[in-house]
Amino acid sequence: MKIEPAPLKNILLVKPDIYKDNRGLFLETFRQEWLKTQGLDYEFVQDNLSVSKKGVIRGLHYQLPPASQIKLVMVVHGEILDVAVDMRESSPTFGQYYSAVLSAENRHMVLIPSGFAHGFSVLSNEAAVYYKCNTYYNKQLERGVRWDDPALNIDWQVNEPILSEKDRNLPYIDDMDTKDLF
Ligand SMILES: Cc1cn([C@H]2C[C@H](O)[C@@H](COP(=O)(O)OP(=O)(O)O[C@H]3O[C@@H](C)C(=O)[C@@H](O)[C@H]3O)O2)c(=O)[nH]c1=O
Repeated sequence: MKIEPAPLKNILLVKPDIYKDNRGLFLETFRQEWLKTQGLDYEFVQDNLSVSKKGVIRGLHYQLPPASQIKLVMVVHGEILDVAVDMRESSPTFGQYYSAVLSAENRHMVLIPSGFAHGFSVLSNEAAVYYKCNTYYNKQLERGVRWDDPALNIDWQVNEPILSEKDRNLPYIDDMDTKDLF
């Protein structure tokens, strides 16, 4: 297992060891001690699975403190472009994004710290995304920013995006109130 820092501070790219044999393959998807090797000390309390068709964009979502979430994202079927946007107003990389292709082929995972909005687009016919969170879902503290915000300028690599009604109506980052940022 390799854990690599991403170009945006605090985001980690996890590349698990994959053991292949005549039956198929095996990999460890999470070990608590991985976090400790990075000086991180928290526990995941909720796991989520979403299944989406090609062209779907989910995001960009985050929860405010005290429900802010750290997420470990992996793909169990298909391929996505996973995206994390720095929503920390005082950060030198505020408004910048990191993206990585996660797939059932490469088995890479992204560890998204608190303070980042998260989203993904589906590049394959279907994708199943499985992710761990260190705090529970909290609808009241849920916030989001528009996937097509020109200030973010994200290349989602999809032609005809499919979005939820909620995500189509999210605000642009420049219109957001400071209290809705980190
Ligand atoms: C996220 C979430 C949703 N729900 C419910 C609310 C709603 O009825 C239904 C679908 O919710 P959403 O449309 O918000 O699902 P979705 O758009 O997939 O939301 C997710 O997007 C990705 C990008 C993330 O990073 C996640 O944290 C989460 O925000 O599921 C839960 O019960 N628990 C949860 O943790």
